[in-house]
Amino acid sequence: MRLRPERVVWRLARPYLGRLLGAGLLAAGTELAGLALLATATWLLVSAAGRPPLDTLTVAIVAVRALAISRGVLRYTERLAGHDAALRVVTEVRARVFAALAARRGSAAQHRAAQNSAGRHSGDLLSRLVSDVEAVQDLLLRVLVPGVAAALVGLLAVLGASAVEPLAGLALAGGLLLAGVVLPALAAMLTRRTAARVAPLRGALAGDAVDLTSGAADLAAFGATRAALDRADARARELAGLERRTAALGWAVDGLGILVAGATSAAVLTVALRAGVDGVLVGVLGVGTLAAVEAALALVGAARQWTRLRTGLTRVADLLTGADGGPESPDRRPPDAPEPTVGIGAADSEKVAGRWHCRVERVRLRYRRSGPPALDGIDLDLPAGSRIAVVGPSGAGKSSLLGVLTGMVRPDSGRVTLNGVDLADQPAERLPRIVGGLLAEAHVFHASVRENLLLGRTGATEEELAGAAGAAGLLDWVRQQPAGWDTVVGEDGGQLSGGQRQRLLLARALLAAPAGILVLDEPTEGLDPGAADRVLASATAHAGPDRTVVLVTHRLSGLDRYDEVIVLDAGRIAHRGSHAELVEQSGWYRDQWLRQAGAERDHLSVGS
Ligand SMILES: Nc1ncnc2c1ncn2[C@@H]1O[C@H](COP(=O)(O)OP(=O)(O)OP(=O)(O)O)[C@@H](O)[C@H]1O
Repeated sequence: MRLRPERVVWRLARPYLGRLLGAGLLAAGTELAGLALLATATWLLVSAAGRPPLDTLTVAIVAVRALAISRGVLRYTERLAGHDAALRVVTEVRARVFAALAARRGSAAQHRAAQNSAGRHSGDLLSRLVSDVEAVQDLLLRVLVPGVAAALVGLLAVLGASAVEPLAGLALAGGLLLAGVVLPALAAMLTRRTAARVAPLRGALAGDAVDLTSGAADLAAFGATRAALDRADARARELAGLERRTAALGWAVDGLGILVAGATSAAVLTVALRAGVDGVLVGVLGVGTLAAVEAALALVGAARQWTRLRTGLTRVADLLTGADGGPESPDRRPPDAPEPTVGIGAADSEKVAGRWHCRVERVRLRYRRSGPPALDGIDLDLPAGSRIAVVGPSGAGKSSLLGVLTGMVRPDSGRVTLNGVDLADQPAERLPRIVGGLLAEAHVFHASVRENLLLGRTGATEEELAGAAGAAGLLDWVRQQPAGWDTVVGEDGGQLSGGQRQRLLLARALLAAPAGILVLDEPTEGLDPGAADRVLASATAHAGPDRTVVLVTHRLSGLDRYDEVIVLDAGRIAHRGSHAELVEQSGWYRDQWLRQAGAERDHLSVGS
């Protein structure tokens, strides 16, 4: 059964009710001291003109001092008592929340499925719960205690005013009802309405920011940057508009509050004057009314706070009462979970047809003027449909070469031509259709599998989607997921294993495969040797006969199917030839090949 979150907090707070009530009374005392201070000071100012007896004046002056001091002391003790009570309740809630979480650790698989569907990390879940528990503290200190204080002050102020003139008490009661009930209800309604839209928008915008920065290279590679920026812009504009409207409505409610205070004071004064109340007392009534309504207006802020806290409170209450059904069921997405951020309509429509002959001519690249060259005079000839593997030790320049080939990195000298035309002269939006693929440090977007795959080709059919996922070895996993293609993969694929993440990236590159040259930077990284061989073979086959494939890899198995293997070392081509030729020559390739073959034999013998 689902209980209202406030009832759950109430039950937990019951043992500390005495302390909370004490804090409420102290808060009321503070407000009353403030009210009495104003009333006494007003009396003093107004009656001083009539030269009252000195002892009366002295009493009033002492009262003003005493009230001013007691107001500060009361405020201090109220804060101490309130925090003491609230922190005791929070300690209790926190212990119970962690106990409830610990009790659920058993169903790890379920958790994973739930997290997949909800699009959250367990770390997110935990940090969110920590702040949710703090909502309990805010509920007690910023809603309950001021609420008790405002009710008490209001009641006593009405009684006081009624004692002077019953009709003035009635006018004050009316004003207090408006300030302490109607306006807070209005503020809560407006806050609820906008909070429901602002929270998911803010979450989605944060996702956009991560994707636009971490995924900048991928967006550029797939020609989707403009579309992604436009989406983020539109979202930011919507959020700004919404926040502007919320702020304007908030000011309007606050303005109404001031209007109510003034109108109530005017009404009380009119009634008192008509009833012939003594002039000094009329002044005291007027100022006292302003102070009492102001205390009631504190409830407008409390109502806003309460509305904002409700989502967190509901989560805590659901966890404690088990109303969330344990780890969330797969089809539930939290109301404020960011919307998937991809679906970025890249310009996939323009297909660049034809066969592309690529040449790399005397390319040199240096990242820092004083540093060593990353590429040092590279020459390559890549006829359409050729299969080239680039290998070499770490830092040899392999990824830099792919960067130059895809136009991401501009060489210091030399050039890359595509069918004889300098790559630099290709229109930026056309280049990704000719050359591209899987680059190093590719970004997985916080979106569904489908949206991640469609990044480079929004118009792909289900068969094409399945074809690319199949070639990357991802299809079986997708079919096993309860949400299938709509499974959300988390921030940068945080809810995928390393292998699944890599297969997803490869599938995306294959689906968006450009017409001319498909570059694959370590496509099988993180896969076990058997899977790596299968995936590499199917991915290469998927490219078809007309497309050139340039593969960067540390793993040398399977390169016998490649036309040429380029061995880079310190930015230069150290060796080149077929796999068979290179294993015959002494050098890095042969050593590496023997080492890897030996390691795999050992691996197999240990495994068998
Ligand atoms: N953005 C960069 N800024 C400065 N230096 C860079 C940058 N990228 C690469 N380098 C340097 O250029 C050289 C070649 O790097 P590159 O990443 O191309 O090598 P790699 O063969 O792909 O290495 P690995 O196999 O480790 O990925 C390295 O010395 C590297 O430190």
